[in-house]
Amino acid sequence: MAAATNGATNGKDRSRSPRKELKDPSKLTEKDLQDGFSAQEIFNSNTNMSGYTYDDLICLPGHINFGVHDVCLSSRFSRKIHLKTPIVSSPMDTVTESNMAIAMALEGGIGVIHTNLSIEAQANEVARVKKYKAGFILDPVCVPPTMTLEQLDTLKSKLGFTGFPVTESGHMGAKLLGLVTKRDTDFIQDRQTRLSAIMTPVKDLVTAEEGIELQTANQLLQKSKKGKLPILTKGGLLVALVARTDIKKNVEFPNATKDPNNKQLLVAAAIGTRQNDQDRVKALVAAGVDAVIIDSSQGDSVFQHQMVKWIKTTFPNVQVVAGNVVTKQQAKHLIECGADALRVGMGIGSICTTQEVCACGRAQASAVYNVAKLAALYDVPILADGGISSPGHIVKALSLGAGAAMCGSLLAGTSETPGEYFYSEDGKRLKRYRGMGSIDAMKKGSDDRYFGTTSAIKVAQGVSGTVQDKGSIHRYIPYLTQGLRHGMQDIGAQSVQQLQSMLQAGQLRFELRSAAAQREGGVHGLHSFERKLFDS
Ligand SMILES: NC(=O)C1=CN([C@@H]2O[C@H](COP(=O)(O)OP(=O)(O)OC[C@H]3O[C@@H](n4cnc5c(N)ncnc54)[C@H](O)[C@@H]3O)[C@@H](O)[C@H]2O)C=CC1
Ligand SMILES: O=c1[nH]c(=O)c2[nH+]cn([C@@H]3O[C@H](COP(=O)(O)O)[C@@H](O)[C@H]3O)c2[nH]1
Ligand SMILES: [K+]
Repeated sequence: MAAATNGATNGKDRSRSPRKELKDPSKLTEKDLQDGFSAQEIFNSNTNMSGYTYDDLICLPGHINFGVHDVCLSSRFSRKIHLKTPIVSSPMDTVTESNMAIAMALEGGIGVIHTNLSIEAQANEVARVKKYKAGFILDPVCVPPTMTLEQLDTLKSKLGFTGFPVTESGHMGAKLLGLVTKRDTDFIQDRQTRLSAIMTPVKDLVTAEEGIELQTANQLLQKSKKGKLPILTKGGLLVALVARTDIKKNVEFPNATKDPNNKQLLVAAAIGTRQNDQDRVKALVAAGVDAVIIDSSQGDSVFQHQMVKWIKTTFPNVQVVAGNVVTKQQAKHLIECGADALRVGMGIGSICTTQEVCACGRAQASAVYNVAKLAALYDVPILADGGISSPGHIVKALSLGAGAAMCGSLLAGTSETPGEYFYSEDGKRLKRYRGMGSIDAMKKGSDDRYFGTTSAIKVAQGVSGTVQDKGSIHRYIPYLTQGLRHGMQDIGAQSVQQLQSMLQAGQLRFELRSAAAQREGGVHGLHSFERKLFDS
């Protein structure tokens, strides 16, 4: 009754506060139109006591005035190393050895050779990347003249290719005696015949001398109609092979991460902080390594401080990536020791159990934003390491200030990673992927970094698992970078540099996502679906 009286007396609803007058839309300012929050507001709010992950956040779209192909992904890995693709493969023994590092560098990223290898073997992996020349097979499988056809048959079925150089010792780098191909071997009945009896001898082969350009080598192959062109030193030692079947594959890699002076691919390698790691650094530098990454879950230790200073004094031209860190304090200490980049992430990787076992770490979006902000004051780039499972996570890492994203699980399962494929019971093609702090990895090589050989208990900080086949890096990285370009276009940033200027100016806008918002952002409400990542 009272309400009716109210309404009847003056015709106004007094239960509501008077409405604000709507602004004239032509008078709306930039600020009126700003939705969401800046990264500063989200991560440095006084009331917020939580750390955020990539999935807690969403980037709000901006204005697009350029095409997706106009997005420039160039960024920095370290003070002096620039990448055209801001993706780095993790130093893990199921992710990066030379094949992976070569493929990553060709695609414009960089690979970090893991340190679960002897010093000699790790330096050798680095040397393989530095010696790589597109189109030249630098370590062809060779056979000795004493091998029987039966033995060759076994080798052929294992490796899947059919032509082999025959060298005096059966190894690469020795005197070339001839070639055996399908044509030499197919119709011989007696499989005990030795290769020396049936090979095409070197005098009947077309060969070329060391130093030949790929284009000339390809022309020679085409003219001679031969399948293989051995490249020899003046003394007749085999140094490389060019295969006819590869001619079609010798595509250009316009984004390749190369030394502009000698055109060699760039490569990084991981080390620890033990005394013998100084010998490791010396061997890696002798092999031509461009950057050394100090591999530790907690980088702010006296051991690492000493190591950074020692490397920067002894080898000032080698880039040093220190870490891992997740706080500004840790970052400041390492930058002041001379670090050229920082690796950010603790316990957030797909295979990591550090946060559970050691109670230490930080949610990754908070770690990346805060460390990147501090490091930017010193002009030091950071690598957002771990926890990346989609191109969208890379967009977020860069949006929070990272120079590049370091990925383990995302790249595991590609054909360039170490290890063989195998099939699960339900027919899925898989490869192994494991943490470097898992019992398996520690058993393989990193025992001494933990407790020395005298320790009775090894505490695992990682697990060992499997991932599905993802095909070749040469198809997978273009998928990731195209996803990245679409994300940056949606945000309205045409380059990584612009994205990060927008971040610093508070123009990049974010919102936190509730649990329901995260569900809504994923696939939902379907009976079943199939996720196909790309079509090409
Ligand atoms: N990013 C992450 O969240 C994590 C990564 N990992 C990975 O696992 C592997 C091993 O990492 P960490 O266990 O942190 O290796 P680490 O070598 O830094 O540490 C192992 C143990 O050795 C000690 N230590 C190192 N140098 C020493 C020296 N000179 N003298 C005496 N003690 C010394 C350390 O204090 C620590 O107790 C790395 O590949 C790392 O990337 C492991 C856990 C977490
Ligand atoms: O807690 C950990 N225990 C481990 O055993 C381990 N192994 C690797 N890493 C770190 O995880 C990163 C790769 O993570 P993603 O698979 O998520 O890309 C890597 O780049 C590392 O930083 C470990 N962390
Ligand atoms: K984890």
